[in-house]
Amino acid sequence: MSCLMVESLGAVSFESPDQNAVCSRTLGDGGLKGAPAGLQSERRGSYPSIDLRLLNRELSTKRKVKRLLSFQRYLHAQRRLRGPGFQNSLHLLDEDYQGQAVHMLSKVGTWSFDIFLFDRLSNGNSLVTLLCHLFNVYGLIRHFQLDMVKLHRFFGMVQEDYHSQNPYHNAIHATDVTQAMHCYLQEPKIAHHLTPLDVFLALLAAAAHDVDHPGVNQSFLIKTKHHLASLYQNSSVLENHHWRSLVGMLRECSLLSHLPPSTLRDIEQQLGSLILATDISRQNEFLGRFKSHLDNKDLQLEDAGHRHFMLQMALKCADVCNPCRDWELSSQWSERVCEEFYRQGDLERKCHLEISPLCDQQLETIPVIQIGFITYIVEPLFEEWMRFTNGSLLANNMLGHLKRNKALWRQLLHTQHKQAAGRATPSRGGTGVP
Ligand SMILES: Nc1ncnc2c1ncn2[C@@H]1O[C@@H]2COP(=O)(O)O[C@H]2[C@H]1O
Repeated sequence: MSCLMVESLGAVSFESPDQNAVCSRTLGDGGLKGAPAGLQSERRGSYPSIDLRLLNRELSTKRKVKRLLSFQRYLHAQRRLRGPGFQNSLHLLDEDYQGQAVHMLSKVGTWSFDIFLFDRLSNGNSLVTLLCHLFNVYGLIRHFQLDMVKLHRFFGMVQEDYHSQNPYHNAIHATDVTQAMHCYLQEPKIAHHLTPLDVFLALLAAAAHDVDHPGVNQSFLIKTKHHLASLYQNSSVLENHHWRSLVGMLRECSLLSHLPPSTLRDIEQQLGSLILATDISRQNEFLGRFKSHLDNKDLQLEDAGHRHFMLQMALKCADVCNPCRDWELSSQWSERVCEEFYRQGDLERKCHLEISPLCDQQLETIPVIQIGFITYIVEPLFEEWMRFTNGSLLANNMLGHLKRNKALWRQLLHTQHKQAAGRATPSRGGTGVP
């Protein structure tokens, strides 16, 4: 489709100064305003200061960069400047691989969808590929009169602003959460109540809920006095940053600039409320509300407020659903998330900071972390989700995987204990003295 044709699909748009501001993506980063001149280009990246030093050194040699870059986009630019390498050689296979990725999309509503394979087949573009597909399938482009060029640019920005070097909080996680959200939107209990706006918000929030995640948690940002921590007053620091980054990207692309300002404000607020609900420290608050609605049987999905709450719960479930996937997928997520914890722990050790819970590789094993996470976070949430869906097929499937995976982690833990005990016991007859 030519650009002209694509442009003509969009509705007439108007530009207001504040929507149009390129620097709108700095919404979350006012804390750097007073920083010395050489520091200004890092204003979006939330990466810990230890890496920002590297960024500054490199940026001082790239005076021609026109737009302020996030940490992620800067790395991409670097890759392009380095010339063809292994990554680029994969483009030769684009058509073949893309064809298979498109084929996979016919099964995108199934719970066993292999997101890692999909990411490889789409050449690392799984988030953009999935979003384009879902926006089409749900008729959102037509409904909201979206400009395809702006939309594609926006999806690309979201995907690029995930840090590919994070083992867990990267664009594949965002794709995984978006795919899970798509599955939940198909739940019979929910599906026929949803408006196009609900679907639009749910997919966007899922896709961007961890955008520009630095690969360390809030407590790390607080103890290293990161500017984002002071900006958001140590409260839902990362979630606020994900939300404000998303709003910045929406404004920068002027994707929704043709909508009335009040609608736009409402969309931005609802996206915030959805993304902020993923703060895991608010788990009990949300679970308590969910339980009491279910006990009182008072959730009315015709009511917009109730639907919004249900979307918050759906996003929370999607965010932590990895232990509910088939073992082959689930165990990969477990390894990735623990690797990210351990990296933070190593960084803390190196900086002589107190090592955060779960982050000490010498103390915490993957099976122990997984059993704890399943028992205290995932099981209680998905048991309520099961109740909410009236025991749907999908909910049963997810809880089935969850129980099996927990049993497998227990088995692995048991094996590890036996091996450790074997190593600790001196061999019979040996004194251990040479
Ligand atoms: N498999 C897992 N094991 C342990 N923790 C997890 C797992 N999956 C998700 N999490 C945690 O759940 C949190 C959800 O919010 P965050 O994305 O901030 O960070 C996530 C991780 O800390």
